[in-house]
Amino acid sequence: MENPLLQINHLSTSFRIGDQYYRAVDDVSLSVNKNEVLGIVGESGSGKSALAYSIMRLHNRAKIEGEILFRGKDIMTLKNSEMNKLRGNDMAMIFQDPLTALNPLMPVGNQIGETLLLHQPNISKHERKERVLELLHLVGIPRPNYVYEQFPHELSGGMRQRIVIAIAIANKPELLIADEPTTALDVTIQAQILDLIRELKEDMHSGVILITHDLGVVAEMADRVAVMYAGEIVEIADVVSLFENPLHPYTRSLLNSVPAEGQDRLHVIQGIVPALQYLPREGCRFRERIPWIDPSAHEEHPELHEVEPGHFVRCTCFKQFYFPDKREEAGIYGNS
Ligand SMILES: Nc1ncnc2c1ncn2[C@@H]1O[C@H](COP(=O)(O)OP(=O)(O)OP(=O)(O)O)[C@@H](O)[C@H]1O
Repeated sequence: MENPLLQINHLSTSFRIGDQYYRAVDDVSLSVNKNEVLGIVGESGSGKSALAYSIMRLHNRAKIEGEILFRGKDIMTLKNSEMNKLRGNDMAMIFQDPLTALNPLMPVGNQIGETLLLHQPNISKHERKERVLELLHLVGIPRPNYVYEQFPHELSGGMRQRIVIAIAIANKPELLIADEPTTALDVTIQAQILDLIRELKEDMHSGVILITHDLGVVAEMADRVAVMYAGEIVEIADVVSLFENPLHPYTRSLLNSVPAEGQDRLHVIQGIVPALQYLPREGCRFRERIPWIDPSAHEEHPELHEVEPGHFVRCTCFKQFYFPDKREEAGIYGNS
């Protein structure tokens, strides 16, 4: 079989808090193929962005361990200058917050032009401007000639996000990482941006990692989905299996948080992902959020188990998991 575009093996990313390092990404392995969208979902604090920044090697002070093979080559061993050549060219990222991703002092047209220049130093000034205008048009910016000269603060949030996307796709990256690309946008613009990402995948056969809170977006866009909790992948499967047969209690709870038509009450597991320094590191990390499940249901060292081809779930607790009924729930959470 052909090598995947991206293969991550046992990746861990640790941040220093006080005098200790804590793993925000803990022994993650996954792959992304060409022409594939891998969705990554999970609550705030589950390690999605830390994973994305690690793949791009954009963490300055974090400790990163493991292998990141891009087209078969371990980019962890590349010099910074080699990594700079890859970034923005073969692999690019759409950041969550367009304001921090853009230079406030430079007209947006020049910022897109700079990305082109960096990786295609031989194109003429005229060609470059033409290509920038084409990109502005492609990301749905009206009056590209006018916007070309504008500064980021003169544009709306949606327009800025489109500029960030134009920069990311300027050099037709083989791997695109989109970290919550549409969270701040209204529904119509969101749909247009997702269409753009889909076109990029279809036209250029790029591999895409799409990080999002929005399960609707995942259902629509992703080919496969990885669910992250407390730095670990707890379930990974193709999108149909994940939505039709979610197994891990966390995945089931996430899916329940999306109201379905005609449903009057949703079972959602309460609580949040604990802060990094308080994450449980032994046994099943989710066990504290499902205290009604017998402790013997959990594995001592939870592994990812392949339950059907390509569908992996961590820990054995999913086998005994159920959502408590109202009476039992009142006993667990109180009558609030
Ligand atoms: N630079 C840092 N220094 C210390 N801790 C960090 C740093 N960056 C992230 N963390 C911590 O690592 C954990 C994972 O954070 P991360 O931003 O990856 O989560 P996330 O799933 O992307 O959340 P969100 O959806 O809110 O972006 C969190 O506990 C976060 O506080």
